[in-house]
Amino acid sequence: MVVSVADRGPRRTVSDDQEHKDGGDFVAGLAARKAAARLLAAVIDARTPLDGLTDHENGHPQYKALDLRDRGLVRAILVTALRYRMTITGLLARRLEKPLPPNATALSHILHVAAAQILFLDIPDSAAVDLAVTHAKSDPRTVRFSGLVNGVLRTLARAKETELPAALAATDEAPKWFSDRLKAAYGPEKTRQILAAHRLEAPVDFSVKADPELWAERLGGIVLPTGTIRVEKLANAVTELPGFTEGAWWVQDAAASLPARLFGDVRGLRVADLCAAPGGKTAQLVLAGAKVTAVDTSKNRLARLAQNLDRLGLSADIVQADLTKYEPKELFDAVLLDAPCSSTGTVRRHPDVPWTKTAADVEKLADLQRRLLARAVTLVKPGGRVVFSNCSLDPIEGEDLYRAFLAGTAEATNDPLRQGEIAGIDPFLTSQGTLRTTPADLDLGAPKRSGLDGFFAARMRIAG
Ligand SMILES: C[S@@+](CC[C@H](N)C(=O)[O-])C[C@H]1O[C@@H](n2cnc3c(N)ncnc32)[C@H](O)[C@@H]1O
Repeated sequence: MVVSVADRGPRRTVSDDQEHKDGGDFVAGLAARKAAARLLAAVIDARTPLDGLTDHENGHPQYKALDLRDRGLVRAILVTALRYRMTITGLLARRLEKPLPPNATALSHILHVAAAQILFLDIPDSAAVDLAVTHAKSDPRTVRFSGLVNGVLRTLARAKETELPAALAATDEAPKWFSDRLKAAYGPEKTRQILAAHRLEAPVDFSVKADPELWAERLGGIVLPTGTIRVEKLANAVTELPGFTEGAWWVQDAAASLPARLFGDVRGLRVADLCAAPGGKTAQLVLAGAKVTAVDTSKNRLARLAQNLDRLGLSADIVQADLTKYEPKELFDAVLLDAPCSSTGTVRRHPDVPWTKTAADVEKLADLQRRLLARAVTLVKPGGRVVFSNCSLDPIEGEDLYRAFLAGTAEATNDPLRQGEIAGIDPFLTSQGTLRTTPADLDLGAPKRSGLDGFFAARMRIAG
């Protein structure tokens, strides 16, 4: 199984990389590997989300110092190293006489960065090994292990054809806390399917302003029963695709497009999109004819929301506020709360999530969501509707939270979603009348084309 890194631009050669200066010597590709190991340390040791580290404006300085092709390479290495972390750990462990001491993290990250390239990326083994050895020699924490790095990685490269299939089969790649939570919620078989889906890169979904059939053809995709366009693998960067500049569509997982549709007809209604940034659901609500107030606490994320709406030629009132303190002048006809959550439904796109979050984080985020939901229901007129959603797979943040919330409030009642009410969502409706999707859902015949982000959504009616 080899993952192409060709989308980062033309394959570079050693001479291409002469611009990188490290420790006084020019070493091709070393800066990218050092950045990859540094960022892997931030993810694994400091539990920092990968998206923030690799943000082109606010990311890690070592990442931002790289050119665009090297940034693409670093992301490819990291996504792969995290997606297959357990397989890589197992194969490295076989080659070590004894486990690395817990404080040998720098060495461990160098080995993982190189192993991801050797096992899964189309990078010559010799380049991956040599760069790892040079890297180890350049760091006082690892210099004395450079021989070990060389030996371990060379034998790994030689044995990969024979050992990799069994090593992949021996693990589900999930840290124990995560597979335990999934098994408790979904049972062993569905958990197996979800974790198998997490090993694959997600297809790319687009919400379109109009004419899905036309845009499916132009983008080389298919139209899903929900109206979203799905492209299995992009040939170009999103910004280079037809329709980007004129704002004909935006990237949004098919499951993420469902919550905003649960209101039905919103034409002329005043709708608050609480926790709105970067604005995928705001765009849907505006397009559907609502007068939208987009609220979010994050200035940076609201700037992205404004940029996104601008490109799409859509407008909304944008308010930077902490929802717990937000006091609108007037109550809204409807409110969408797409709450901050553990994001365990997005592991296909964000394989760092199981490594940066813990079971305790899930509980904490559920608590925050409970408070935000309690606030959200107070912002709606009597008889109005609230949709609560998040991209977690965990019932603690979804089904359980919602059931307990309804039991503890007289202000809102469940407004169950009905079969046949909204195009394409019937397979995902629960007996409670809520919506649940997982990466194991939406089988389109080929695993790489199938799946949805994990989402929970529910609709409430405010007492009249
Ligand atoms: C899941 S994301 C929202 C995604 C967005 N609805 C979309 O579809 O593009 C959650 C958002 O909640 C925001 N947030 C977190 N805590 C908040 C709070 N107390 N008040 C308002 N927004 C908050 C975060 O900044 C983040 O943008």
